[in-house]
Amino acid sequence: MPRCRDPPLSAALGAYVLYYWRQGRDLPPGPVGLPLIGRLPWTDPKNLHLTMQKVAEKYGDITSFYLGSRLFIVLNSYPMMKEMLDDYNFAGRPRLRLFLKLTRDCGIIFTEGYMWSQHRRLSLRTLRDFGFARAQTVEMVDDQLDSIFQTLDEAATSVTPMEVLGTFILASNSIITEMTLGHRFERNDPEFQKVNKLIKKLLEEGIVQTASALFPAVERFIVLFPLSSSVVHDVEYLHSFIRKEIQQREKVMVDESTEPECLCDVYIHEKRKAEKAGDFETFKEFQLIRVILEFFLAGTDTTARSIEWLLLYMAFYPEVQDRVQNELDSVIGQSRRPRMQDRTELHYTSAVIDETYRKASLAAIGVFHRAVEETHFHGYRIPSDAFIIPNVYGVHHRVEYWERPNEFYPEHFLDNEGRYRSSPYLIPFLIGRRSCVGESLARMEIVLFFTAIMQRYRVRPAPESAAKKDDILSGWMGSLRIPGNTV
Ligand code: HEM
Repeated sequence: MPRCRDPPLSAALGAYVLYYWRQGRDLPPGPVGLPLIGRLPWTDPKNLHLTMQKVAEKYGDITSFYLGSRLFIVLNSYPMMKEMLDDYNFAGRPRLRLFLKLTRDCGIIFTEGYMWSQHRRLSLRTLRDFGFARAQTVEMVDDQLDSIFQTLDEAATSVTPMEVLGTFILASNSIITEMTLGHRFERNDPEFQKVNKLIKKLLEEGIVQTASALFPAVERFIVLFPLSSSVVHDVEYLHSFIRKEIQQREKVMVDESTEPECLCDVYIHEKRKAEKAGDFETFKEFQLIRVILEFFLAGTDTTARSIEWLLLYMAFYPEVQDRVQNELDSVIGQSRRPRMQDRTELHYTSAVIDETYRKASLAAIGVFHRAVEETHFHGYRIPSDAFIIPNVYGVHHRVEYWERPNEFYPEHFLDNEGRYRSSPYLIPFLIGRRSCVGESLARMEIVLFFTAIMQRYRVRPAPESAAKKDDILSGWMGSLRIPGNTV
């Protein structure tokens, strides 16, 4: 019998195989990784959604693998996703130290249980009450369109191509500010600009968050890094900005007979009612600070990037843009701006918007969930500390659900008579217990901004971008899936 020449190495290898065999027992199928770093060497960090798609193609509707030393369970089919995300046991969020330090377990996005459900319900109700049903909202959108048009008019006459994403970010941010804090800031207000800059920075610089997510064993040290303290510092600045605003609203809300004008006012009412009943926790000030900040974080870049994707697809598919503009001309004309009610007649335009949600798949791998308790699902073990990932991009590109998954094909959303038809497999805002709170608001902004822009402008790629169509539309993944370059 041949003798092993390197006993310590083979012992380590044996221990590793045994460890992974024990860890991996009963888990959903998936590829094996290396100790400590898992599948990292086989993962493209800028295209995590593509890595997940490849794994799905090989291993099926529910898969699992390690990234870093964190176990990921990935849901790749619509029925699996629907079943799991409708279940409260899978409506948890990863309990990361850094997030707990920043959020103090308040707000909506990173919380669980009673506090989460209370604040989710109240903010859904408030967004509905202050949402698209009100005349003030139409006015708000119109004002932002005036500012957008000003920037686009400049871009149209400029000899050099201009970056216009910033104007959509400012527009969606202004709408969130008014809905949450009850007033507008001038676009050039230095404090408002600083807030916007910090929000952008927090969304773009995810390195600390990624490190905490992938390496639980070193999480406690990561919070001590200087980069972590800069994240903490920025977030604290945003908290204190919002705190000052809340204090102003406290003065406006004299007593319970004062009519609320924004989310902040509704919370002040609820807080006073709860305190009268002896509850000083549920609606405490920091809860409101976090809910407002999360609306800024979740509701600004997402909406602006969606409009950016729409304009990019129009620039690269001029024949689709023609059809959208012809439809807008015949249904609305040029005498007034589009309204939400027009949508029932804008069949082709609605199909283009949905096809762009699908192809762009902005939240390509959703927002991570966790199982609150270890459980079994379709015969597989789902440990409570695993990250659960709804593979939105995967569902949006499955051959079983779409006639031409890899093409930009608005006909996916049209019936034989050319009338708009929705698809259950389109899930940009996700589904289930934690689906997006701002979905109605975002949909409204996107329809109104996009149609008003199409009614007035022709969009073309800058000459140097025209040849890079594939690279630009392939995009890459940060916290959102964004275009590879700009037009
Ligand atoms: C195109 C725009 C948007 C997209 C694509 C989008 C997408 C998403 C997705 C995929 C989730 C995760 C759902 C899950 O974990 O299962 C989410 C959650 C969330 N979104 Fe949005 N979103 C958008 C706009 C907005 C806006 C405008 C707001 C606020 C006004 C908002 C507030 C939130 C909040 C608070 C959550 C957390 C819900 C929870 O944890 O219960 N989003 N969004």
